[in-house]
Amino acid sequence: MPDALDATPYDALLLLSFGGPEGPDDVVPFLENVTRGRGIPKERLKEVGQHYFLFGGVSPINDQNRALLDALRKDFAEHALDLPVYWGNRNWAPYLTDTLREMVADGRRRILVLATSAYASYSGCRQYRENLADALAALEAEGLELPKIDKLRHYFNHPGFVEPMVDGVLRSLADLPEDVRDGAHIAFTTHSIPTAAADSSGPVEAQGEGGAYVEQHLDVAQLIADAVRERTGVDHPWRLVYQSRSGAPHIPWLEPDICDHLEERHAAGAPAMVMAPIGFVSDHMEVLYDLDTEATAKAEELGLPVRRSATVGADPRFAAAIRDLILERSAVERGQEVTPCALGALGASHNLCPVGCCPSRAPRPAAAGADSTYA
Ligand SMILES: CC1=C(CCC(=O)O)c2cc3nc(cc4[nH]c(cc5[nH]c(cc1n2)c(C)c5CCC(=O)O)c(CCC(=O)O)c4C)C(CCC(=O)O)=C3C
Ligand SMILES: [Fe+2]
Repeated sequence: MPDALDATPYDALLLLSFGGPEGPDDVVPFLENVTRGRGIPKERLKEVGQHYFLFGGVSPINDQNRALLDALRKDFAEHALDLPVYWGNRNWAPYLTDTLREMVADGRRRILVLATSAYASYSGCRQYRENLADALAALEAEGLELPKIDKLRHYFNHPGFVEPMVDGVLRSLADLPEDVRDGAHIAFTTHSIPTAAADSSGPVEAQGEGGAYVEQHLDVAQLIADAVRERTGVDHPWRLVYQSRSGAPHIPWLEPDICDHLEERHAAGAPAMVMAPIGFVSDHMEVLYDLDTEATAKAEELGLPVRRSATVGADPRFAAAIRDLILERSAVERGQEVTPCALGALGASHNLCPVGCCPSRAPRPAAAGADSTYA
């Protein structure tokens, strides 16, 4: 057995995710949870409901999180890291508040959170911190003693997140017909967000045109494109594009959309495309519908060969990266010097979201940051 690893002062890891429906009856209540107070047009909701019904009302995201939990527990056991792992969601069972209540009942006092979003943005970071504050408020109202909660830093540029995606792009290229393979263009995709949310993403000093959200995605795209060139000897043209736009049409969101981009690249003479969904941690509904169904149909209509590359999912390298991030953060909390592991031009992200990081339109309490209303 290896020497036991030390995650002191932490006594538990909490996987915090989006949640998704697990059957047709769940779809409407799930969408109501997601969109409560978020001003999404009714038409868009009907349409998104159809995406879920097309797959029997089941989002793959929950099973993917179960697989990630298994991978984390296996990795921790193999490396003698004695840290229990829990799971709670923003929008579907197991709900965050219920999980946190269970953790308190189990005596957990110092909780480290792993959110299934690798980048800075309101939706991917602060909104989860608001969910944590809401859950703490609920437990406080029940008279429970509150645990202290910290959130792991953004892992977009950790090698355990980037390398599985490099392999995915290489596999997609290899899967294209040989005569179009070397000429293929790569479309790195992520969730579109309102441009105002992008511009204010990340710490104050990163805010401005596109903010940390766009900057971080461009860093990852460049890393993958460089690694692919090193491994294949071919320089594939690439661009960061967007998918899954919602919201009212008059509000500007990040563009171009993947479908428009496929059309534009086809017209410009690209012989094939690889779509690499670097914005997502698993092949959930945004990937299955927006890329594998909608964008793939668009490419077929154009006669453009296209492949969609894999997200990290439960890749053992990703589980190992999370272990590495836990050990790094625990050491920091114990006052030790650490060299954080990160690829790319931006360096390791902050451990504690500073005041003003990814602000929300209507300020609300948030936990696990410098402006946390909780200890
Ligand atoms: C940045 C980002 C991520 C990536 C980071 C992260 O992973 O957190 C993400 C992930 C996800 N988004 C998901 C689903 C949905 N997102 C919606 C709506 C929205 N997403 C937004 C942003 C993001 N979303 C935004 C700005 C909105 C507009 C409304 C609002 O400001 O809140 C809606 C409402 C209908 C619609 O309009 O599409 C749904 C159903 C699922 C689950 C998929 C499954 O079930 O497998 C996942 C993983
Ligand atoms: Fe979303």
